[in-house]
Amino acid sequence: MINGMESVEPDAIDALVVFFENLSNNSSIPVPVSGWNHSSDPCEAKWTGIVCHDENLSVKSITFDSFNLSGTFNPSFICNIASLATSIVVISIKNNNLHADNLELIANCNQLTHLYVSGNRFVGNLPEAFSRLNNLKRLEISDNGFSGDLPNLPRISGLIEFLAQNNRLSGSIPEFDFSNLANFNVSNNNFSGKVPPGGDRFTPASYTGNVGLCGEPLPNKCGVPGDEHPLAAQTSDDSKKKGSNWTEILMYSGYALIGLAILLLIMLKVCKRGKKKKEELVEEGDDDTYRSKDENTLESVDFKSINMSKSEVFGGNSIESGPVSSSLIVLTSPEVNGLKFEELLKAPAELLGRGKHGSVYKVKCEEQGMTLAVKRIKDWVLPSDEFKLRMKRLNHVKHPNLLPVVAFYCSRQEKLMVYEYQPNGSLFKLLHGMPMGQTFDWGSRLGVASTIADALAFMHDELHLDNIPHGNLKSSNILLNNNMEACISEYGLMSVNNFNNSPIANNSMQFDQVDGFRGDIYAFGVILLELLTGKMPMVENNGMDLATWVVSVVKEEWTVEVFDRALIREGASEERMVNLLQIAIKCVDRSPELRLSINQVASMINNIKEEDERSIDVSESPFDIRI
Ligand SMILES: Nc1ncnc2c1ncn2[C@@H]1O[C@H](COP(=O)(O)OP(=O)(O)OP(=O)(O)O)[C@@H](O)[C@H]1O
Repeated sequence: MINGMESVEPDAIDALVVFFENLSNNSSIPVPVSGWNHSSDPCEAKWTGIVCHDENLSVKSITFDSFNLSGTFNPSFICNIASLATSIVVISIKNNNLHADNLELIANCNQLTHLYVSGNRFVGNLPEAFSRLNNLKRLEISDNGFSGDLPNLPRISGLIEFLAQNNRLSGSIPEFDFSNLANFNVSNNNFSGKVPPGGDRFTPASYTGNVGLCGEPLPNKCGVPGDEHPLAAQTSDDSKKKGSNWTEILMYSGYALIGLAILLLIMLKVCKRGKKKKEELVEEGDDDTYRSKDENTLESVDFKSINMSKSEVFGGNSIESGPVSSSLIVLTSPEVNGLKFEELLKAPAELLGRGKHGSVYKVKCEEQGMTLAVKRIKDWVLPSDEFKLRMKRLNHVKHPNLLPVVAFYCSRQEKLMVYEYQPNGSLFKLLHGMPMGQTFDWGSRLGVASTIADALAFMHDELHLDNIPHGNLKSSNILLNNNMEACISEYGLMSVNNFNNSPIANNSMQFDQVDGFRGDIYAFGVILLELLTGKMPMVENNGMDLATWVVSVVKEEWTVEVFDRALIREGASEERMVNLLQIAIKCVDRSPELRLSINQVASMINNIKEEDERSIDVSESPFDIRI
């Protein structure tokens, strides 16, 4: 007992020691492990891998990720001891070489909110007992050898993450409440049948590698002869036999009829559209203005003015290969190597949006099997040579949360940037365009804030001497990649003159002596305010922009008023929200020199995040966290 607080009971200490002996199997553990003996207290002596609840010194989490452990994970040792079973909320043993024993007894640890066992050698069925872990929020079982049907995991109503890729799981995917899930991946298994309703909220990457799976978002439709994978028919045979053949024949004939009707309708529409387009062309003449039809090609909608000979391709030249001619687009990504400019112009293109500094098109390049986003920059005043030098410099600075430019085109008339298309949209969309009933939880918002701060800090460090800030940082330029991780896009596209005209410059007032880096800090502060308030940056609040409004409310000591109601409802820590708000306010200070540096910002946010992770509240209702 210390300071009048309970310490861990002796039987729990004994159980933990045996649990660890089984995990380690006397293997050589690269990192020194302290504690894990019968003579010390896990909380007082701070055993490696153990975090305790502050209030009563009981074990809260056990973490042994990447410890090269090659023994057995046997939850019975800890989950059969009441004091441990009721206190442990996190078990993380990712990336070891562990086998599992008595896995079903994990159900006794029913306070678990986070269970991470990915990257081990677990085999056999995932026990039905997992579905009784009704406080679970995040479950990661990927990269193991699990097989057979999944248990009834959808009954865990608070689950926000399920990662099970790279196993041998089979049967159908259970009907999860996908609107609750933030992360979901069952790729590279043996699942079959139809993706359940709502599953198309995730990209095909969450489902690929399951030969028997069909339906949205996968390209192969269910029940369409020749489209469904032959193995799908085979694997679903057993269950089909159980049903009545007649019902199925009727059902499929129904599908076929509906399909035929839809096909006819589409054909009718296409004919009409073709006719209309012809009429429009006659009316409009052949000018070079933008025609923002939804589905088109770059050549037809946007780039007729590009002055370039057809022999000028952009596959063979690398940015490293010395001086480039003014009209060449230079590729830097092996995936799109060989793509010709001509092909890019002819590929189906769709206007994604038009910003202050240009338009972005989604372009499908069938041959490369890639979807690209092409940005045409408007009114770029930086001379072409300088633009190329900048692209060359940017090409050398890589960060996992920075979306790289895969190609660019630069002539006197045109500047085009080519990126990989990110199917999960932008942070702006996530914050301000969520369907009703879905929210973006505090932990995820904090995660995005720290990811972006870290990436921006890295970029500022790398590019300070080159004087290349982002220059146009905003939530629509933060894109979510396939793993739903935030990535900064369009870094360094703005020239100083463009930057002077940008909303950031206008809002931050003090840009006569432009310091783009401090402008980025201001812009990042606005993103933090969007995350905290859920409000759009330029939406007027009593005639004020977001930063001015927040500062004025906080001055009146109505701080709580600014927070997004969804965060309050979720029960996010007010203390940590206020801490983040204080950082944001220091970022949007009107005097650039009073703003924090990005390194300070990143480390402060990371502290808040760590504190938040440490304080996973056992009593938190599973219904509270939603994304
Ligand atoms: N690589 C990409 N993948 C998917 N969507 C993208 C990509 N790049 C941009 N977008 C989306 O395209 C839309 C238009 O982008 P654009 O950059 O023109 O708009 P903006 O950021 O509001 O304006 P600007 O950058 O000109 O100030 C935005 O919704 C943006 O999120």
